[in-house]
Amino acid sequence: MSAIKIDNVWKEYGDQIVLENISLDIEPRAFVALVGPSGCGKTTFLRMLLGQERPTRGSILLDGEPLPHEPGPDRGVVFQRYSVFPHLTVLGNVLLGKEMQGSRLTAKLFGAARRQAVDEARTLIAEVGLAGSEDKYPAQLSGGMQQRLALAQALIMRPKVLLLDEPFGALDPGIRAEIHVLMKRLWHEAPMTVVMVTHDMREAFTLATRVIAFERPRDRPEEKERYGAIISKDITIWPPRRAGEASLIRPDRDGPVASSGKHRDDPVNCP
Ligand SMILES: Nc1ncnc2c1ncn2[C@@H]1O[C@H](COP(=O)(O)OP(=O)(O)OP(=O)(O)O)[C@@H](O)[C@H]1O
Repeated sequence: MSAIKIDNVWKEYGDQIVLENISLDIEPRAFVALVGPSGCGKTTFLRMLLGQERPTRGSILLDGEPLPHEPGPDRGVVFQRYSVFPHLTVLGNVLLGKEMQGSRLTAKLFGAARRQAVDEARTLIAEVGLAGSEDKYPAQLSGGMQQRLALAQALIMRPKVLLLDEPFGALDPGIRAEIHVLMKRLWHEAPMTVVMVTHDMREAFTLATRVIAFERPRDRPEEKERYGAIISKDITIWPPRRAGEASLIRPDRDGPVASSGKHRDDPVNCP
């Protein structure tokens, strides 16, 4: 399960109302894309789901339980940049979550626990198309490879919810199309709900099961601080996409996809 229930949530910073009375039920395994004009509160909303921010009023439930007030392993996150640690190798970055979970003090695993975590990390690294790059540092990877690494780093903790804040926004269109195929595959395979902020409508409609638009209906300068953004559109994609299932109507479009094992941003293509 990974259902999210957002109930009458308001977010204010001082006198500024950012989000106004947002209510939303997100079903388990949904892939929700959040779109809307710059500054309307998309990232703020995502940070509340992550536990980095608390609603001023209202509640957020994950599987019926109040969301913890701090980030936890049940919620993974990938940002547009800086999700991975530059001083750790690819393997080190993917292992980090497990190591922190094993020992918050030393962030180290030993013996069988370490071997198992390394095996799991290597499998995930291969799944995101980075096999062979385990010992490289992020600076030695292309932008697309770094985002693949960020996905692996988030997924090793098997999050119930994966939060994506414009994760592919800085990538070239060709690389972005390839990482979309990967993202779809990961969503089909891992039992998680995805919430993604994007400015790219094509990306929203390519990946999501549901597209939610935030908008501030009253946006005159004198009203700006007194009214927040609301949900102005809530669109379920048709034909429907369901995690783990091929679309009956457009099997070519959706459905679980096998990895080609080869990616445009593989190291061999990097100058
Ligand atoms: N920690 C904070 N303190 C005060 N104001 C904040 C804080 N975080 C966000 N805001 C304000 O909340 C509003 C919404 O910001 P947010 O980053 O959520 O918008 P966004 O829709 O994600 O924008 P963009 O699409 O440009 O990334 C902005 O006016 C911003 O200045």
